[in-house]
Amino acid sequence: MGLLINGQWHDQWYDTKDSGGAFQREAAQLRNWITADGSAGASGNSGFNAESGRYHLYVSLACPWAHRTLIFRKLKKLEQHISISVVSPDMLDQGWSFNTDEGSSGDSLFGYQFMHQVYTRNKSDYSGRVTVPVLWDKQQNCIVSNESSEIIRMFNTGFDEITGDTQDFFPKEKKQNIEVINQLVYENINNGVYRCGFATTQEAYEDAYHQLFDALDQVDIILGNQRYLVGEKITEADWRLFTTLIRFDSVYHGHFKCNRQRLEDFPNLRNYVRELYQWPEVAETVNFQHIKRHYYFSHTSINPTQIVPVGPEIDYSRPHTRK
Ligand SMILES: N[C@@H](CCC(=O)N[C@@H](CS)C(=O)NCC(=O)O)C(=O)O
Repeated sequence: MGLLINGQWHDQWYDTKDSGGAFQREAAQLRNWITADGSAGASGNSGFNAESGRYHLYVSLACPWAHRTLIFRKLKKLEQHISISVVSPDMLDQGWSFNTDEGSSGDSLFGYQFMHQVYTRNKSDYSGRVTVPVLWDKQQNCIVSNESSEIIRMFNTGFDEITGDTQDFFPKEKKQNIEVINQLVYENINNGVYRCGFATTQEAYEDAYHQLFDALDQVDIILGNQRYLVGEKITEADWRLFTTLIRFDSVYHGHFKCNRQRLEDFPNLRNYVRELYQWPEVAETVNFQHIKRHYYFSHTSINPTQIVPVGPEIDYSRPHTRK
């Protein structure tokens, strides 16, 4: 675990000294957008036209943020148009690596050993955390984006003319409702589990814990009244929640001390997570081996023995009651 400072790798854990023990996630810095005609998106430069074979996605199968992009790549029929490299689940003193003995696919673009080399190829004096996912442009030889919430929106519509797939997970008429629910889910659930797990004071942990379970209670109630988070159709808000829920009982409940109850104990969420898991092809994007290994083996300040628990045994493919 570490970061780049002026292009040099430094092995260091998150610093929570200035925030009373609370974990604060650094904002992603690389924010260009792929668009159908190459015009500039909501931020960054123009010139990133949607083209088959031009872009490469670096992901971890363990990471909930990268998982969103894998789901959108799959659902939006982009697999044959956007290639990928998968990092090893072990994120140790050099950060994310491409060690094929440890479950990485290897870096199929450059043959690098470490993800930080991709960041310094993009900018030799880069300073910041080396996170996944990363979307790379093979033509301009640079990073398009390292922000998953924006990558999934590019995938949602940017390539529609190439794939012919026009499913829309961020429909115009629902934008506002989606943003409201995203905010609740991001702060308290997606990032909330990390705020529990990476807190370094009792108070910061307890704050995050209560916010997390209050928000889970809220979404459980919403899902008792309607099929999906913003109505009767699935949207990006559901996929953004799903990648945290599917990791909850295997990792966050134990490793991050999010243990008021298991996800399996919520009447609606337990069925909802199964429905999304069983969505055509989505189960192929879920890899529990990478998920468990990454968290329990990499976060040695939380789990110094690096022992990866054997359980829990949960069958996400058993029938759900959603209709
Ligand atoms: N805002 C980013 C966050 C990505 C992120 O934090 N990824 C984690 C993996 S789950 C990571 O790479 N962490 C490495 C680090 O913080 O040094 C996104 O959503 O794309």
